[in-house]
Amino acid sequence: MITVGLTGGIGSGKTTIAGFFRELEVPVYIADEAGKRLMETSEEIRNKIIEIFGKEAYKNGLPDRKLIASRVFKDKALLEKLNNIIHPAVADDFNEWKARQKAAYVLYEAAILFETGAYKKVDFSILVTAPKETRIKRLQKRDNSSPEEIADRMNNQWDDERKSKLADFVIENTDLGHSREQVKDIHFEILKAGQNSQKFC
Ligand SMILES: CC(C)(COP(=O)(O)OP(=O)(O)OC[C@H]1O[C@@H](n2cnc3c(N)ncnc32)[C@H](O)[C@@H]1O)[C@@H](O)C(=O)NCCC(=O)NCCS
Ligand SMILES: Nc1ncnc2c1ncn2[C@@H]1O[C@H](COP(=O)(O)OP(=O)(O)OP(=O)(O)O)[C@@H](O)[C@H]1O
Repeated sequence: MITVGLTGGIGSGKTTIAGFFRELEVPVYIADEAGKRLMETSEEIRNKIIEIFGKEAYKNGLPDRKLIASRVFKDKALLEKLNNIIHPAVADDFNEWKARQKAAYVLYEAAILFETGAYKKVDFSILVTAPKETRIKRLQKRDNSSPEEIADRMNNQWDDERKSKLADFVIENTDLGHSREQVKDIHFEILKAGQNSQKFC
């Protein structure tokens, strides 16, 4: 089964775009959500996180995401340690999930698909873009985030220009109606590519 990676910088609209694929009945896996769930449910992950961040990283059995974020997005080495705990567990979880799906292709939404090299493991990659100022405004409205918090995360992500060189498709997500049209076009191109590749098997 084909795997399509969907990525984009913080606030670009990845999850919104993933929703448009869902409307077309494409199974969607959201790595951010899986990471959150695994931090809450896996004892192994909890122990590893406490080893690095101390007991205060969990409150009443739940991860203190704000505290962890305030530390990792200002410290690349620490972020890498956290990534090394979460990413392999998410990859295993995704593979288990994918094995249960019945569709021509599945969508794997991840914030840092290019930065981690995970794009090499997908059949096609889609990058969602929007101007930086637009993304900042969206995040301030959605999360009440401070400009500094947003900048700290952006500093740990590649810029759109670098990512677009590697992406198979780019969705410019400024107008939702236009984005939905772009999703439909890409969907049919992927289905067509899937049919063509089967002819060679
Ligand atoms: C640091 C954590 C606890 C902060 O949680 P929080 O709820 O505030 O953010 P959330 O996970 O919803 O992510 C929101 C956005 O932050 C950015 N972001 C998250 N993780 C990363 C990262 N490792 N590198 C760069 N940007 C990131 C992305 O743009 C993402 O869409 C969390 O992001 C985390 O555990 N990150 C490391 C693991 C990871 O990469 N998870 C995401 C995919 S598996
Ligand atoms: N084209 C658009 N026009 C206006 N608002 C939009 C558009 N696309 C997304 N948004 C809004 O911007 C915010 C961020 O979108 P979304 O959550 O989909 O982004 P994301 O890239 O998944 O975010 P994150 O990086 O934090 O995971 C949301 O409040 C969403 O409703």
